[in-house]
Amino acid sequence: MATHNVEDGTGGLDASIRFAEEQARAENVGDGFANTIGVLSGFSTRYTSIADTIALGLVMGVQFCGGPRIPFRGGRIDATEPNSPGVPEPDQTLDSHIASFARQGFTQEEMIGLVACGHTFGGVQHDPFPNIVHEMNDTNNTQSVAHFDTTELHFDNNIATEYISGTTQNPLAVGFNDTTNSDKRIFGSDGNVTMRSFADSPELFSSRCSELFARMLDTVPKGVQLSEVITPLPVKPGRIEFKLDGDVLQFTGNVRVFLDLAEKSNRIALLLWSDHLGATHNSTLLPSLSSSINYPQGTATSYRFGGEDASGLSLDAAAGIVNMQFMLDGKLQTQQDAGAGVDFAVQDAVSAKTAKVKSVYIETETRDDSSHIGVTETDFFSPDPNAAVNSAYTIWTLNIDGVKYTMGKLCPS
Ligand code: HEM
Repeated sequence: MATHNVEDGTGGLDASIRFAEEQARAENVGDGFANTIGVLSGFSTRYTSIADTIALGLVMGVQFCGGPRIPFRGGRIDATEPNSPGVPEPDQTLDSHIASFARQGFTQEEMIGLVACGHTFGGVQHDPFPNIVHEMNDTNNTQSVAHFDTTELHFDNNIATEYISGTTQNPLAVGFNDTTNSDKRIFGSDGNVTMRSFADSPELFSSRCSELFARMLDTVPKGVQLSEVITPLPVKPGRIEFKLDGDVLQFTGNVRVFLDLAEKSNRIALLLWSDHLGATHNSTLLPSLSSSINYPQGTATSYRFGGEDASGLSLDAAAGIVNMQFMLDGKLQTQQDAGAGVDFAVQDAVSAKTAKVKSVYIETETRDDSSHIGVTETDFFSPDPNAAVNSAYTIWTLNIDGVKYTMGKLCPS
């Protein structure tokens, strides 16, 4: 956000910080950005930008640390080159900080809020800021980090209560070097009105931070169209795979159920599916093949399809599968509102329409030096005419760089 200019619409949250040239600037000193990009960029895909991943990282991080829900929109586009400099530094004057936030589209009161919300976490490290934090020689704090408040891993209004009560140890408020006490200058710039309101009300602090964080994440370059607010699907299938074993189609995958319900150990989960011949089937999803993760919003339980022996569900290969739905404790769970009856389409063929497969292609994702994803396609024509023919599937095998890939296409009945 710090690189944004409301006048000309340049800069903003576009992952330009991933470029070494930007990280090398004095305003971005330290290893924090490289560490963050290193962790988050791996979650980006060809469909989701690194910038969206950074935004989602903040949304998840704040919530996991006990903070508020932050509305998330998608659609950020990764910059192809570094942005203009503009990250505020602690030795700058109050006037230059006010001007910097105004350039990014934020008022003075919003600046106070943003700095307080950000500095409820973490602190200042000695290595990049030796003129702010002394070496601590503490085996419990090997990086010599002076924290902004006493609960540096937790989202709470202690950044404000400790500042107002005069007990704060914030290195940017009561640091030994007054030139770099930027939090002191910023927090006090409205006579402490904003900070006092935060200290008086954890609820106000939380709701204000949610709004300000959302605006920070949505500060994007001109022309980028963000989506409506995105919320997690309550039910989401994944890792769907088919393997042909003689006349049997092994169907593996899982479904992640994310509900604001208290976890029930004896929940009955059912997978329902329809085949190409119009018949419907069901199979109980075994509790022994499920695992749960607790999120701030509730529990996400993932069920794997198939048997205890890691095999998949055995389907009749000639009938295949067209779509599936899931039922929990007798209630249909679908893509949108529970019970709305929208099922999940399943493609069980390499090529759905033509009887003869002329070519297949394999897509490979590659990342460039700045972690950006590109996609290359390799075409494979004319399947081997001597390949074994199954009654339900046409099968052929490819060898690419020594790795064997087996392809299959459902024959029309
Ligand atoms: C005038 C504005 C600001 C100044 C001068 C400033 C300065 C700093 C400095 C010097 C550090 C220490 C970095 C390090 O040791 O590597 C820091 C850390 C941090 N800042 Fe700010 N900051 C400002 C605004 C913000 C804003 C708006 C946010 C977010 C909304 C934010 C979030 C953070 C966080 C989370 C850390 C902790 C990083 C960690 O512990 O790894 N800051 N800030």
